[in-house]
Amino acid sequence: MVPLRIGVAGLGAIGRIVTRALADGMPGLELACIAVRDPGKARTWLEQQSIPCPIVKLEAMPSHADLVVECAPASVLEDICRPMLSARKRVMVLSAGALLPRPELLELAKRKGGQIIIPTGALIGLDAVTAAAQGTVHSVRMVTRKPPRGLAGAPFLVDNGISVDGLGEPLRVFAGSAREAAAGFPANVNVVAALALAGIGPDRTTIEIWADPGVERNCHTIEVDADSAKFSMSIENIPSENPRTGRITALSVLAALAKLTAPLRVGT
Ligand SMILES: NC(=O)C1=CN([C@@H]2O[C@H](COP(=O)(O)OP(=O)(O)OC[C@H]3O[C@@H](n4cnc5c(N)ncnc54)[C@H](O)[C@@H]3O)[C@@H](O)[C@H]2O)C=CC1
Ligand SMILES: O=C([O-])CC(=O)C(=O)O
Repeated sequence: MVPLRIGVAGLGAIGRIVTRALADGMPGLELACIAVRDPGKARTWLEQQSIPCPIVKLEAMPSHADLVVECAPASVLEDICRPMLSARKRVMVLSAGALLPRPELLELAKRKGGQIIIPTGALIGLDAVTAAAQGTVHSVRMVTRKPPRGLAGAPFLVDNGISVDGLGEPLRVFAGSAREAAAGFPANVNVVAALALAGIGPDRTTIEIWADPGVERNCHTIEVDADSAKFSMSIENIPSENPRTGRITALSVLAALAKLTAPLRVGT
């Protein structure tokens, strides 16, 4: 079988784990190329890790890879997706929040025959949400609690003069729709964008965001009410080297990649 060629865009907390695992070998998959902001730094890391892999520009990825894992800042999403989708290829998107204001990327995938894949990432239960969405979902509510350092610097906090420094007790910093949350917290709540796209969309999916000095983990609770089932789910994510990103996110990417070529697929 010809291996599926995988490119990695962004060599940060998620990208390095994914690159290491691909280089170690995943059945049916091959590490094909990497695109980064700082090629010198990436080259040093690849040499330290003894990983032979070409570093290419974002726009050159379609000629090297069949699928690119986007694990870069939200601001770069379009530069990664556009060339791949125009070439009828696939992109696994981690910066899911940046997809909400860019429906034209979904349109491009549809028109060209490419595909955008959003892994469950730092979340839980998107299998149940997508299944319920085949019927009627009445409501999807989410509550996120993060250590204040996992929210610091978010545009919504800066724009509204909300400080999360030295908090003595939990502070609800946001309540609103998934669409508003993704715009105000582009690097902090991609999870709610993924949830919205799995279920009832970014305007009907709601979220509260709490800066909580009493938690060490990124905690997400989801409540879904549908005509097929009512369910609630919680996950407590141990932060990675990037305090905004749970460690499980990179593992979710590996699981989603493995599913692409596996002889057995479990879950929706
Ligand atoms: N969907 C989900 O469940 C989750 C999504 N995320 C999102 O995934 C993305 C990656 O997260 P992390 O790895 O933690 O971020 P990170 O900040 O650790 O790494 C991002 C990397 O992208 C690189 N980069 C910047 N500009 C670039 C460019 N033009 N081309 C290629 N690379 C570039 C940066 O230098 C950095 O190394 C972020 O947007 C984050 O918000 C994070 C956690 C969960
Ligand atoms: O959604 C995100 O961007 C990150 C997140 O909440 C987590 O890792 O728990």
